[in-house]
Amino acid sequence: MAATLDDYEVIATIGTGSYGTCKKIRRKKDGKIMVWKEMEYGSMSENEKQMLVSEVNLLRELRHQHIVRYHDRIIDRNKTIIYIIMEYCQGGDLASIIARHRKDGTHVPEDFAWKILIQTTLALKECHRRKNGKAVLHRDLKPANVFLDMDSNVKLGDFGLARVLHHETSFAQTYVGTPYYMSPELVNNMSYNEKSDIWALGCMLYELCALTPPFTASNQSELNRKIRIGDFPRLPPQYSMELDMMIRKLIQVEVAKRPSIGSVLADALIQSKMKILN
Ligand SMILES: CNC(=O)c1c(C)[nH]c(/C=C2\C(=O)Nc3ccc(Cl)cc32)c1C
Repeated sequence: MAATLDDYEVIATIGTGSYGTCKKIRRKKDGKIMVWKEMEYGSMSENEKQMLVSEVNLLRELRHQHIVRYHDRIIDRNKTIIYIIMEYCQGGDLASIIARHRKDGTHVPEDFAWKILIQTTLALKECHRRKNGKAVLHRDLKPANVFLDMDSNVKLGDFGLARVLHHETSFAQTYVGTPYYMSPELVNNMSYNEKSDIWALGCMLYELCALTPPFTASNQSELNRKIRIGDFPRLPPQYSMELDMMIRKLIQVEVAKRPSIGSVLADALIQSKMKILN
């Protein structure tokens, strides 16, 4: 039987973003703690609604230890709101962790950074694995879209939906924030590809350690110029040369020289870190 809003009780609002509102909820029948993401679709065209439905259907197909588990969806046609019900990630999002370290003047431990790198790469590998000939490219990898469970394991969320909700009709209303992680190929108006997610992964790892993105500017054209050049400061001195070098491999301007997900995971140092992690 299809779930209804009455099957859940809202505990708290835990996040609001350009894509909607995230609420912590309790499933009444068994007390299970979950979240739902509320998204208003009333202003969408029929094509965008179809895109949203197909993205949600893709989400439900993805089952992986490092991807947020999709449970169900509820559509309130009177209020034109879709509720996407997913697993609760007690550790919150990386953006909040970065903000806390920035405020405290502290840094994440190096081992934590390697763990986030490895587990996010594994999540992207699953996303990119062709499902019925259709790759699910993340398109919006950033600290606010990477969540942690109670053991600080990565749970990648919110992908695919970004493309739908950034579509031109809703772009103006919902798009917020500077695209710090935009890759050189996107800056040059070329097509988004699997290695664009690798570029964003490198930028995210850099920001996790340096507590600032690799490329910052006061306007988009200056940011684009810096991204095209691809120069950025070394990680803070407490981080190893190996981690700095790994991140530089990911933030490689030339797409052909940027590693694939497979080659990142095959890297000897990554392999050794994975053995320690598991
Ligand atoms: C400060 N952040 C939080 O407290 C927080 C916590 C404890 N959980 C979340 C968010 C999610 C959460 O717990 N599960 C999720 C599944 C999908 C998406 Cl897009 C988001 C979430 C957040 C934003």
